[in-house]
Amino acid sequence: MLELRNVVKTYAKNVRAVDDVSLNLPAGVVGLIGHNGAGKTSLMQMIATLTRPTSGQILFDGADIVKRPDAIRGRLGFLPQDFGVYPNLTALEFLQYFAALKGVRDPARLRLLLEMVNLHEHAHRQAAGFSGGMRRRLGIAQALLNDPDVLIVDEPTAGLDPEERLRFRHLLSEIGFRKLVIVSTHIVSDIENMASHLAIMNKGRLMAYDTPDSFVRDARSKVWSVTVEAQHYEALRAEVQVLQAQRNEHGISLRIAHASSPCAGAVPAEPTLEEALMTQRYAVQETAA
Ligand SMILES: Nc1ncnc2c1ncn2[C@@H]1O[C@H](COP(=O)(O)OP(=O)(O)OP(=O)(O)O)[C@@H](O)[C@H]1O
Repeated sequence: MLELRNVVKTYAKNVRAVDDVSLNLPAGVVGLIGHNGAGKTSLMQMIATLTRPTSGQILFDGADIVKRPDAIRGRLGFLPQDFGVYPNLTALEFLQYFAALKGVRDPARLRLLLEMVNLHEHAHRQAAGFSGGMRRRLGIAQALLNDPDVLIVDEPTAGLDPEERLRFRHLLSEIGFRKLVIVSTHIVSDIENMASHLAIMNKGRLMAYDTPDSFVRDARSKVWSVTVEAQHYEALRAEVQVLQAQRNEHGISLRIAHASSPCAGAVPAEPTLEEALMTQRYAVQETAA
């Protein structure tokens, strides 16, 4: 569906924000994961045809969208990180405004979208009184107006409370049953239960691309659990990558990333996805150093 070939984005002063990224994305939810500054937003903006790659190709259903942005624009929905709603407009007026801009003329579609994002009961309320989650959901409704085949969402849950996060994830997950949804985040739990694939970025480079299950499988036998006495903790921490440390009545309970047993008493543990990615990043940093 969407193919990136050797995509590079260089800004002034030779900042290489995206460095030779090649990816083939089928339908489903793809999590784009990386620290701040990894290049996620730069990559998404190029896919959304808001900026152009310095070099490389981006193909959508075979069409080169760098040369022909219109090949994707009508089939794209984009919710940027800093999307703002107009506070004086009601939810419905807001959608009507964007529908006019996008040439969507079906009033029934607006009602359907408000229902889909669970805002239909607030259709006639001004967005000024909306919570962060409600505004994000209105943003998604806007992005879905043209029934896009590709939905791009940058940092979807920034500023949302836990319940809103859950609801928002569920919504994106459902959309991903039929479409390509690209979600950028540095919070693994945002995409943990919905991503069909994960693309890991670091310093502009694509470090890995695989299914969540594969990441977890690869990390098996690299994550250990052990409880140590408090006085041994500092020395151990200097030698190994501690993923998690929690004091309990027996000492300090640790989860450790290590290629082999890190200390006496350590037993292999089933990695969580977050731990699996931490072991991956750790390995990446080790070889890069
Ligand atoms: N318009 C710009 N001009 C110059 N440098 C930029 C510009 N936009 C981004 N950068 C730089 O490019 C690199 C990648 O930034 P980008 O915003 O794409 O990363 P990100 O992974 O989305 O991070 P964040 O989560 O903080 O938005 C960073 O070093 C950033 O400072």
